Amino acid sequence: MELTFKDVTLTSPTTRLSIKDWKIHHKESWALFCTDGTSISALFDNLGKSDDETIVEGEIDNPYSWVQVSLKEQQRLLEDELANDDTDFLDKIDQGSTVAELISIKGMTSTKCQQLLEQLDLQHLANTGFRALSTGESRRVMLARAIAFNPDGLLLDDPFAGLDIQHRQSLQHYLATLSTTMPILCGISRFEDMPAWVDKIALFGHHSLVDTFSFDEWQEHRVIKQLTSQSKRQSEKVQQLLDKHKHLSTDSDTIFKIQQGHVAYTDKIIFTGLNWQIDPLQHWQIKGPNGCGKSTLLGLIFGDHPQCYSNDIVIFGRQRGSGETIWQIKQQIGMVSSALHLQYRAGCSTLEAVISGFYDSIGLYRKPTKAQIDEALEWLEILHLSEYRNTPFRQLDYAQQRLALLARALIKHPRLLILDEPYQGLDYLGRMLFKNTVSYLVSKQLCQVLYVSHYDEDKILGIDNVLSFHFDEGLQCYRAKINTVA
Ligand SMILES: Nc1ncnc2c1ncn2[C@@H]1O[C@H](COP(=O)(O)OP(=O)(O)OP(=O)(O)O)[C@@H](O)[C@H]1O
Repeated sequence: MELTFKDVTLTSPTTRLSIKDWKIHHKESWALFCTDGTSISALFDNLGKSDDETIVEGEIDNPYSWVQVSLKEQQRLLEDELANDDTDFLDKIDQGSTVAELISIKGMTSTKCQQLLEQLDLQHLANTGFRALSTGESRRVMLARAIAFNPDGLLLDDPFAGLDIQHRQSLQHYLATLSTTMPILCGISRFEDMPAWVDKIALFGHHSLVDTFSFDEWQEHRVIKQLTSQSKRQSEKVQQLLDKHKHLSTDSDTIFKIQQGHVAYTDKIIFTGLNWQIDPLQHWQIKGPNGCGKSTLLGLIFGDHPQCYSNDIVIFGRQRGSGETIWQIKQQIGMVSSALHLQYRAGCSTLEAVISGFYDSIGLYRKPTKAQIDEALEWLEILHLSEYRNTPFRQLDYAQQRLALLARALIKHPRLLILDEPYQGLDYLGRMLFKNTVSYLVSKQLCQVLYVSHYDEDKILGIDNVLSFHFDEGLQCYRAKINTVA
């Protein structure tokens, strides 16, 4: 059996991909490396038969039944889960289908279900609702669910994004074994994630398949130089825009302070005894394994976590619960996170989504000023999204949405920029652009940055203060270690 492409062009409302000639031999596994905003989502949607909006020209001979694992599919599942939300009829918040329910596809034996839960380190979450899961936990559930469908082959779009180091390693081992039994096409955006178990590598750029390599040829990294100079040019434009509209904060209040911070749910404590503060001019990185409470802590700062009020918190110099509104807090914060991305389900245009950053709204419900529209248009131009200004935000490719959300976070020149695994779904150039932008904000002190990433290579010069969570066996929950630079 062979998957073949001959003179193929795939066109979706916001992406285009051409493949002149490509053969994937029986049980061969490939890594697909995308560079400059070229998206493989139309390819995966077509192979996985999960989209009818893509127009296909040319010949594709596809003898396999594939299942796709991608952030887009995760978004779709979340939407289905939200459509079935029964919170109004229950006396508690409906957290959605449990992990075990999502994996138990019709006809699956309970032994097979248990085996999958174990293989993907999900046993302890079997009865947790999908909407309560952390980013890394949800990604592992999506993979387990895909395997549960018993497909001929797997389409994985950036499967390592959002996983901590340990889970990335165990997933590499797991996929290495799986690749001996079925073909896997694996979208990769980082050199360090390049799996050693793939047979070949396909390089995509300029909206087409550019070249293919054996694993050894790829090791020479011949594309990296070209990519670096391209990303530098785009980053310089972003820096000019930031300079043009910059506001330097002169506020001397403590940004955030928590004393004896504690977050718990009915069946477990997440973290306890957290004493931490963010002083003016400080930038922080938050580290720790999947599920340790990083996003939860950011939720306490941003003000949308229900346990904000049971904690002793000072935010922007004011005691939480002393009459401030959540909007007063949000006004000073720019946020990019997977949770916000998933929540951004408004039916507005891309331009409106960027402008909504001025109002901290999901969608745009006020008439923007001309200056606001002009600044948003400048952002769209730099991010190569101008042609989609009137396209519904939800129709953009996932990576395009992520870049638009970065512009949304920065457009109001927040005092605090919270980045919770901000690179998820971005390709190499998108990530470099994002990273260079954050480095620039930090070096010029244009705002304070609070940053979560599982990758050492994402480290940004100038973000030297670190809060890291470690599991405390005695207390059976996480505790934080704080390291500040003098
Ligand atoms: N309502 C809830 N009930 C039970 N557990 C919950 C609930 N909401 C969140 N959790 C759990 O809290 C833990 C912390 O979640 P959080 O999203 O903060 O983790 P994280 O450190 O950001 O992880 P990741 O690296 O995967 O993004 C997770 O194990 C999650 O399953």
